[in-house]
Amino acid sequence: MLVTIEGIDGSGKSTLVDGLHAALADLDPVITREPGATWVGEAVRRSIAENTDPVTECLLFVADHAAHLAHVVRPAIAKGRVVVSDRYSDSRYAYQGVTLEGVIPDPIGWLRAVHAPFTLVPDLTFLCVLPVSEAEKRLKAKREHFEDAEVLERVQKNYLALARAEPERFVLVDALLPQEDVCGFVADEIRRRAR
Ligand SMILES: Nc1ncnc2c1ncn2[C@@H]1O[C@H](COP(=O)(O)OP(=O)(O)O)[C@@H](O)[C@H]1O
Ligand SMILES: Cc1cn([C@H]2C[C@H](O)[C@@H](COP(=O)(O)OP(=O)(O)O)O2)c(=O)[nH]c1=O
Repeated sequence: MLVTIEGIDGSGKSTLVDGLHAALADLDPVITREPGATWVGEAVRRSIAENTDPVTECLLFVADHAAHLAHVVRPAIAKGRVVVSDRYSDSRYAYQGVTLEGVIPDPIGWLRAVHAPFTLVPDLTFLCVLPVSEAEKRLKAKREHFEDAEVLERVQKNYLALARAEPERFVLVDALLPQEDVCGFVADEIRRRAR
């Protein structure tokens, strides 16, 4: 089973995934992330740091996804493991849907077409939702160029549209709840579906 965790910067994804290590220990899940599960992530980090043009940056995120699938996700799924990924393809649709706006026509349609021939669609996607103002408060000093309030508003709008389009795959998570409650809710839901 492939489970993905999505949401804007500061929505609590990394904290949630840390908690899932203990909460799901008996399922022995493979816990992974995008970007950065393979060496391609180093190129992605560099492109973020250097403010590369949006098409180059997008294609590096896509390359990172391809390597992640080939070297981590597909081998684990083939062994019947539960895989939990902190960010995955919906991050491209939500974020690059914004960064490619006005750069290429129909960015999300193009991104879907690029992914379709090789990606593995998640069985279950948790979308951590909270007001952008709260996410900004949480992020404090650690600011990358994506973490601009106006951009995050548009990214979250894209995420919510993706969730509305696939209600059977997406589960919305109230990211304002205390960390323990968020983790407990998500772990219970994964367990229920893994049966
Ligand atoms: N449920 C929560 N309630 C309050 N603060 C939280 C919660 N979850 C995470 N945080 C805090 O918010 C900040 C951002 O969380 P993080 O997990 O790094 O978000 P993300 O990985 O989505 O960017 C961290 O300082 C973290 O301790
Ligand atoms: C995976 C992915 C991340 N991103 C962005 C989201 C983040 O701003 C940045 C780094 O991701 P990440 O390391 O997950 O940051 P955070 O833990 O703060 O959420 O890259 C994309 O724009 N597209 C993508 O496909």
